[in-house]
Amino acid sequence: MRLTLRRPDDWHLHLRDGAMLKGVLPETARHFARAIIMPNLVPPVVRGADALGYRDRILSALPKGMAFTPLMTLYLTEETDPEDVATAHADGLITAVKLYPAGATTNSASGVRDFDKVRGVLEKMAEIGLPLCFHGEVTTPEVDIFDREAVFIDTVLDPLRRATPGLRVTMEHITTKDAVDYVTGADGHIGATITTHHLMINRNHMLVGGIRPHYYCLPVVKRASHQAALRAAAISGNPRFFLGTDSAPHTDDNKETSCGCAGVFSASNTMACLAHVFEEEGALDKLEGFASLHGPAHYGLEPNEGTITLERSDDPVPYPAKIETGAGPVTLFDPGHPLHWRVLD
Ligand SMILES: NC(=O)N[C@@H](CC(=O)O)C(=O)O
Repeated sequence: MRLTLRRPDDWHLHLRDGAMLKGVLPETARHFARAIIMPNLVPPVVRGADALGYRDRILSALPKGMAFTPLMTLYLTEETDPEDVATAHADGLITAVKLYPAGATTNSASGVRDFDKVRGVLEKMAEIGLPLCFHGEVTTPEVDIFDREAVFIDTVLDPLRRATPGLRVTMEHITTKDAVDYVTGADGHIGATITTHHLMINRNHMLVGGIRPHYYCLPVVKRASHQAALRAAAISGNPRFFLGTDSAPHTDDNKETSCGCAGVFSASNTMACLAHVFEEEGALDKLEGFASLHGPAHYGLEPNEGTITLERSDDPVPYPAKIETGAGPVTLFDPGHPLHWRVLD
């Protein structure tokens, strides 16, 4: 069986920098035409000039003969200058601004603590139509890690959207039924990305029979009923839901340790995994919307002209357990069962 789709995009991607960037970029560029590039480097991509430099480094790391467009973002801090953001947007340099609550995830120490301090930037973004992407978890120590997304929606997201009418928002890597319900029912311009791994695993996969560090990511995978809600949203055809892999490479020594990093690397086999999920759900006809059409519509861009073709074989398709990068080996997301799909070259 073969399935041809418009070439997909990845609306949430971590490429890192240096040797890691060189190692992981081809894995994404092989299948995806564009990706929203997360700015959580050390130091973060804060100003327009930083985004320009990072974009150049990404384009120089791209192997000859591969086409790929990085869609850059700025990392919102309490010191971000609304005019710098507006200029970067007017120059066509950035596609969105990313909000990390301080301390929420990998390299988020420079994120936002006091949301009043970023009010000016958010108002400017609403005025110029520049979308805000955000990591939707509170960092309050008293709030259980499994509840942090739902609490964020009630205590931060909803008030923030009411205070800034017209702000276009993308709730990144949603993990709960609460988020699915909020995004489905909200007024105004709102979208949500869903990762490949959150469609395929729940917290039992991570914790039963031993702890699997390569399934640890943030927001952390939740119980099976939330996974089911994410699957239902992904196959619903609702254009507010689209693919953001949140492929987030860390070297194995940083994952397999007593305090391992959060992040799942899934760039290489994401399309095969998604075909598996959508086939399992009897919804292969909805895959193109999720992976290739809804994202561009949300960001006001045209879908890609090109296509990719996925092929299903009776025999399992082998995928490598890890990829080697100049920074060290990076384990590839293991869905826990054979995959029968491959992307044809
Ligand atoms: N998803 C993750 O678990 N990690 C991401 C950061 C993020 O998107 O939260 C990373 O940069 O490693």
